[in-house]
Amino acid sequence: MTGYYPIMLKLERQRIAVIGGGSIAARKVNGLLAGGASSIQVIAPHLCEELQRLLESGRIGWVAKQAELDTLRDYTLVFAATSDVQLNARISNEAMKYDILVCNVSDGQQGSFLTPAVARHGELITAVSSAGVSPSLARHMKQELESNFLPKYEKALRLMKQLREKVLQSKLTEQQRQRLLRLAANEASDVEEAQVEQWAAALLDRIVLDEGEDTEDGS
Ligand SMILES: C[C@@]1(CC(=O)O)c2cc3[nH]c(cc4nc(cc5[nH]c(cc(n2)[C@H]1CCC(=O)O)[C@@](C)(CC(=O)O)[C@@H]5CCC(=O)O)C(CC(=O)O)=C4CCC(=O)O)c(CCC(=O)O)c3CC(=O)O
Ligand SMILES: NC(=O)C1=CN([C@@H]2O[C@H](COP(=O)(O)OP(=O)(O)OC[C@H]3O[C@@H](n4cnc5c(N)ncnc54)[C@H](O)[C@@H]3O)[C@@H](O)[C@H]2O)C=CC1
Repeated sequence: MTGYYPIMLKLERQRIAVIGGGSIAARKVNGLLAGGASSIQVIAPHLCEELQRLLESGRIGWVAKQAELDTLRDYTLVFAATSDVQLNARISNEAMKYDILVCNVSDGQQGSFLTPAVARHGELITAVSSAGVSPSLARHMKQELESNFLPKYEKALRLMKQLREKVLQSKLTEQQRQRLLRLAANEASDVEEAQVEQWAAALLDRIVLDEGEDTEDGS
């Protein structure tokens, strides 16, 4: 089985080509736009309605042509998303020759990366992957995260952000900071936003108190 390593990629400096203009290309484009892409060229002789709309709103460019392998090197990130499976394979092979990251939508194994199912809530991002085994299951899990999990942790993340800023400015040691923030992460989803100051103070007391006890123990 192929191994994969998930990363959080910044898209603003990527030159992205989505080759193919159908519904799957449109789904990839929407995901890329949500991820902050600013340079997306769709390469296809025709665009579906959704891509046409995105073109008219100026969010994507369009190269109204059949795919051409020799222009791939203009891009840093490529999606081979045509309905021609053999062409998608040729695009993937050519891109990989030049170490250009490429996703082959008709055969995940042939490209260099897969697109996970992504749910966003505020600054929180979760990506679920079945490593190509069942995209539908990845989609289902994403939907469950969206409705049951992310709303709770979006608030927790806001609290952790405030707390972490305070803690990073404090005089705690690195070890104390780590202990405090791990402890806080366990509790953050149950804390009310208005209570953040009291919570921060109590956490600090507990860290210091625990250490006192540790010292008395001699441990
Ligand atoms: C390998 C991968 C390559 C890639 O595209 O990156 C790939 C490949 C293929 N998908 C196929 C089919 C379907 N894909 C979906 C849905 C999604 N597919 C996505 C990703 C991936 N799909 C990558 C693996 C990711 C992983 O496993 O973690 C998601 C998660 C992300 C996204 O596309 O943005 C998005 C849900 C996002 C969302 O809703 O949020 C559905 C369900 C639906 O549309 O409702 C179906 C039909 C049912 C089914 O098959 O499950 C086929 C067969 C095509 C055929 O039959 O010809 C192939 C080809 C093959 O199997 O290699
Ligand atoms: N990864 C995924 O999530 C999924 C992948 N698929 C795969 O994605 C492929 C595409 O699916 P759809 O977008 O629904 O098909 P579609 O038929 O809606 O669109 C195909 C697009 O490819 C373009 N195209 C065909 N030949 C081309 C060429 N030589 N150069 C440039 N563009 C070309 C067409 O103009 C059209 O815009 C399917 O064949 C299937 O293998 C299907 C479902 C899910």
